[in-house]
Amino acid sequence: MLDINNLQASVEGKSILKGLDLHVKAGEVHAIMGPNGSGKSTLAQVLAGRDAFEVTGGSVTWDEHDLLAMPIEERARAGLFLAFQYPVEIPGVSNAYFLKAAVNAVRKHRGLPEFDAMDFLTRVKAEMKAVGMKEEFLYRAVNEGFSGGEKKRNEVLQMALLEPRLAILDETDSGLDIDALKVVADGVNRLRSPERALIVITHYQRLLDYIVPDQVHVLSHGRIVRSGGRELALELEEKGYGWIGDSGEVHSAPEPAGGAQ
Ligand SMILES: Nc1ncnc2c1ncn2[C@@H]1O[C@H](COP(=O)(O)OP(=O)(O)OP(=O)(O)O)[C@@H](O)[C@H]1O
Repeated sequence: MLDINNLQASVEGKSILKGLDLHVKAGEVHAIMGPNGSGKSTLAQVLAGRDAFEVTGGSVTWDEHDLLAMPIEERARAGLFLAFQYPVEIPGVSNAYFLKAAVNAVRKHRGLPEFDAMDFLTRVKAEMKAVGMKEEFLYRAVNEGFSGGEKKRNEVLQMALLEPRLAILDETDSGLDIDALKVVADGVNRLRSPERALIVITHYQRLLDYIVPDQVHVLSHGRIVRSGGRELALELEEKGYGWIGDSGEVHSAPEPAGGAQ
């Protein structure tokens, strides 16, 4: 579904992504881990189409389309969703208005009838219950004055309502208490389906106790340097990142039995 080949991107003239390869099939959940500043959020923003980042090389194919050639709003309408690391506040725009407009734009693109006010309220209230949000949040301005955890729940609410084909969660678990962490994980798990792919950027293997990924990748200095299963996250938790070199080589491999020097 998503094929990223040799992706290179820079911001303010600084090269961040330096030949990144990633292949995600429909139905899969991939976790991306990696040291601070390695380029995880940059990857998410480049896929979402934020223009602060300049793509300087490589290709991204999404459902046989050239993703990089698609304008940002077309990516969103076609079902790409990014849950922000730092969700933005939109003063003066109520959460209800924003969510209804976003959901209906996507439904229209999919050839589905738009929700009227009643249908939308029924739907949104059910999803809010699932993510543990009180109804009053519908009538507040988007994210304005929300606590860190409330903002992240609101991201999961948006994701659930928009039913994306490709969802990217950029550290949606950071700063969450254990109940909110489970809400995020439940939100992801409820979305798992054969037509959908999810990319979860996280620093904490604990999240992966609840969302069991098909693959775990380590992003370092702008490239995926190691990939593996769930056990890779456990290994990272135990050893940190220092043992993986820039080309994915293992720096301090255990000595072979017999101890040859
Ligand atoms: N607008 C910008 N201007 C200058 N440098 C930037 C900008 N945005 C990102 N960078 C730099 O790009 C590099 C990669 O940042 P990015 O946010 O992608 O890392 P990350 O892997 O998500 O890190 P973290 O785990 O800390 O969230 C960092 O060195 C960061 O300072």
